[in-house]
Amino acid sequence: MSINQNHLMNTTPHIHAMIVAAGRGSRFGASIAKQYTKLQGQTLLQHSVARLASSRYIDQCLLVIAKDDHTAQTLNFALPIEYTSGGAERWQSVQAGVEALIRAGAHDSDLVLIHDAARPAVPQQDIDKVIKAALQEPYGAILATPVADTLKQSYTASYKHASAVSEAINSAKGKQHSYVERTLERSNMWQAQTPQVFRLAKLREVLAYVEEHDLAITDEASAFEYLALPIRLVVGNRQNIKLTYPDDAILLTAILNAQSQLS
Ligand SMILES: Nc1ccn([C@@H]2O[C@H](COP(=O)(O)OP(=O)(O)OP(=O)(O)O)[C@@H](O)[C@H]2O)c(=O)n1
Ligand SMILES: C[C@](O)(CO)[C@H](O)COP(=O)(O)O
Repeated sequence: MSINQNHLMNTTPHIHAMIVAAGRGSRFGASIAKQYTKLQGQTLLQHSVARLASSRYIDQCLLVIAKDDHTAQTLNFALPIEYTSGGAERWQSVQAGVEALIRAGAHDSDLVLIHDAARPAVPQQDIDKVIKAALQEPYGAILATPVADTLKQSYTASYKHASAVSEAINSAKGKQHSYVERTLERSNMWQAQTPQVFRLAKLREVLAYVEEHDLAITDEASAFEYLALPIRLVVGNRQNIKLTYPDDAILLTAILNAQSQLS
């Protein structure tokens, strides 16, 4: 049965959850991989698994970890776990995960849910929302938030103003700075989050396209964009931030504390 037939017949495909945790966290800059940073007594990876466990659609999880990871398998998780090794780029880790799911018997029309280990505060309602949306779509759906701030495009230049008088301006001469080029229309701009949920066979196909054409992508929805395949945007929660830079830890700690007081 083709993906579209399955979609039209409204049968319920199996949902395979995958967490990608094979990155290093270079922008975060800690001595350990950032997914093993502890907040509220648990690593980000454990928090992320626990969030997926809170969804009634998910009963096990594939963890994609670095080849030299000796930490994941020493931890306790809220779901039964399978492991596979990731690649150098995020999409290659997802590709390795997809191949592991296929080896384990996943079907073409099943859904694959991909979540970042580094997004431990995703609300359970949002996980369910994006799964429900993907179930109604031929290719998939992702969580995202509409851009909230005024969006500037920049150019880089050195300061060359000939008639500069003040010392401050003189001292800026010759240095490279960013300047405002223009303000972008933001009404149709979104910030992508995870989970991202796709039909397995199509995901495998678009990742093969990325590989073949040597494309650089930062999320799986981008791979579908290259082939003009529509992916639905589902409005997510701004609490679902990713630990990327050191100061994200302050925000994430506050979010996890607030969420645990509410639950
Ligand atoms: N080769 C990679 C790169 C990233 N990831 C995972 O993808 C998620 C989101 O990526 P990002 O924040 O970019 O993580 P890192 O690549 O670890 O961070 P950085 O780019 O700062 O090095 C993380 O959970 C990370 O572990 C992965 O599984 N395999
Ligand atoms: C997948 C992702 O988390 C969506 O926001 C993101 O694209 C990961 O990579 P990035 O380089 O941090 O944007």
